[in-house]
Amino acid sequence: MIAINVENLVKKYRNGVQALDGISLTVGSGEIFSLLGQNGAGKSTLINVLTTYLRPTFGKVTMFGKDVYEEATEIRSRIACVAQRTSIDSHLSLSENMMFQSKLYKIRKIEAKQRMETLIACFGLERYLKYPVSSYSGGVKRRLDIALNMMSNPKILFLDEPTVGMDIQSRMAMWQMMKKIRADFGTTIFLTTHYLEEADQLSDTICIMKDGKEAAQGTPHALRNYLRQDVVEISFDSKERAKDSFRRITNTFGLERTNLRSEKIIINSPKSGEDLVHVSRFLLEEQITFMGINILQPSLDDVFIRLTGKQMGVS
Ligand SMILES: Nc1ncnc2c1ncn2[C@@H]1O[C@H](COP(=O)(O)OP(=O)(O)OP(=O)(O)O)[C@@H](O)[C@H]1O
Repeated sequence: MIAINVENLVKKYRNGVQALDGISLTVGSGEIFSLLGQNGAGKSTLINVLTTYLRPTFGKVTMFGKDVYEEATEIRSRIACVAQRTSIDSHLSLSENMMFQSKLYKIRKIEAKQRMETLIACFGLERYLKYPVSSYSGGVKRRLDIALNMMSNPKILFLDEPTVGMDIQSRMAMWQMMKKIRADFGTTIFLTTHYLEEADQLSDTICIMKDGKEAAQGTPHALRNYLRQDVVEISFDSKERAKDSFRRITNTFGLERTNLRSEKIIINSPKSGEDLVHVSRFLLEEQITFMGINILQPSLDDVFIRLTGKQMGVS
């Protein structure tokens, strides 16, 4: 099942900056999805648009099949977002914060207590229960904030750079927590990160974002292979024609290496020269009308190097 579907999303701020430039992506239900990109790639903007804080200039977002902006209230009740600045009240203890949160979500007291106990036990937070949240380190505070946001039992949890600035131990504790959330609650996790290693360790799917759009999306394994491959790109005159041709092309060339992106079909190809000939012949024989066919050499190596380089905040 698809949890989030983003189609051709554009966000232009009033100052003229186009932070999102037609990004499309798909997040499967129950997976950990990492959005990886350097400073200014548009990650926070995308999270703000997905969580309905910002309205897009153009494009469509559905969550569990529902239009996010038409059914914003319903969607808001099914998601939670832990932004870079913690939302937890530092003067209160974790249990006070959790009970307060449950009131906001109108959860009955008895259920709230049960939920709190489950979360505390699941994440091993017993020792952080009593004292004001301000008495703990930044890394612990962030984990408490996530536990707090799990009180409403969200179907999708958005985390904006959950481990930024943390030492390796805190980061590993956070990774552990995210894996537990997925395993024990089946929550879909959508996170943004600067750290390639983090995305690699945690994610079922990674989307590498560059200049407001996706540069590549796939499993960590597929992305590593993708780096060594060319791409055969077939352009069509409409999305509909691309969609129709996609079915016929995947029957012949396999689903694993074929992607549909708007009015284009992308075939990842270890032997792009040969594939170009095969695909062209197939299109002509099947009388499929297309606008053009090219071999592209994606500069993902460059993207990865930049992602792990100094500008990115080295892990
Ligand atoms: N409220 C705003 N008004 C105008 N421009 C903005 C606003 N917020 C972000 N931008 C611009 O949009 C672009 C994308 O910013 P965004 O914060 O989404 O990127 P990011 O990938 O999250 O970066 P970082 O990793 O530094 O947080 C940048 O050029 C930024 O300056």
